[in-house]
Amino acid sequence: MKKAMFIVNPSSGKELAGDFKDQTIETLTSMGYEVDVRETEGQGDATNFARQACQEQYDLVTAMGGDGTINEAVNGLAEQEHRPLFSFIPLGTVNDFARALGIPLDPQKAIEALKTAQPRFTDIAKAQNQYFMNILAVGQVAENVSNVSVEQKTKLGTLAYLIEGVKALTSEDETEMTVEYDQGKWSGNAVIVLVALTNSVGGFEKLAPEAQTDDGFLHVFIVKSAGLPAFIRIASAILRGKIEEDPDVLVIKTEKVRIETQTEMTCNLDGDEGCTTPISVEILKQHIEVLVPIGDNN
Ligand SMILES: Nc1ncnc2c1ncn2[C@@H]1O[C@H](COP(=O)(O)OP(=O)(O)OP(=O)(O)O)[C@@H](O)[C@H]1O
Repeated sequence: MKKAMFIVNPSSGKELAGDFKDQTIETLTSMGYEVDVRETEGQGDATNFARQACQEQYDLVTAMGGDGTINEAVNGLAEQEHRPLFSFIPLGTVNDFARALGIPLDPQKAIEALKTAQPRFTDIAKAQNQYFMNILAVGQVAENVSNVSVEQKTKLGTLAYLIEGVKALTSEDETEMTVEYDQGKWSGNAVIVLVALTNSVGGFEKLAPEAQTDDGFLHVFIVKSAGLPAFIRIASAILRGKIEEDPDVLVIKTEKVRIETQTEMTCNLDGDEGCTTPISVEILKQHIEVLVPIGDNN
């Protein structure tokens, strides 16, 4: 019988995990898996469970939680030789990875969709010794977003990130940075540098419309200017899916990137606090095989 490890974060997404646990177990069982349930108790548990599933030759790892839990599980899979098929039920505030892969944001529908889902290889990226699937951000905005409290996130959802983002982008808080990529090097003052793998960043699906989860590239955005007028213009370009047309935004497609800042900064990695600068990032092409609903063309 095929073996599935089902990793659940009981605290994710307004503590909804309990409601969907049994439904997921039933679904995985109906798909022919013997299901082993692991509940996380704190940071690092999802990584350890996923790593154990690789070492014990499981066939599938299913994670249920927010982007933080999904990221932790992927970190457990990333370095192992045997990487089981991966699937997840999004229960977070933002759920960027689910948006990018066309996985329903409604947990019940996401569980239902598992029955007919198909495996698809997707890229992940490595920054220092941490892995991510979605976004790495460096700059004052990124540090502020890392500091959004759990209460704010639960109460305001995506809006909490947006408020912090707007506050930082309009504060004219620039950082002196150097960004080295495959074809060149950029130095100057930037508000934020984003390294995206998917088209969905912070819940906005139009930031990197071109990015595909399996295209083998990092999509780097250097936002050079700050202040309210620039912010309004850039925000409107993002909403039109045309950020690359803004004169203050540099868009780069690369397989590797190195970001240095004049003073040490902590990056934001898939929504949570990550490593500190200088940071080297590389793409790992089609590294994880994820179950995604059929009919999705991302
Ligand atoms: N049993 C638990 N109780 C409290 N916190 C937990 C538990 N298990 C894991 N965690 C913590 O939950 C964090 C991950 O939460 P996650 O991001 O998945 O949910 P979320 O915050 O609701 O979603 P989002 O990041 O999309 O807002 C991890 O940092 C981990 O330390």
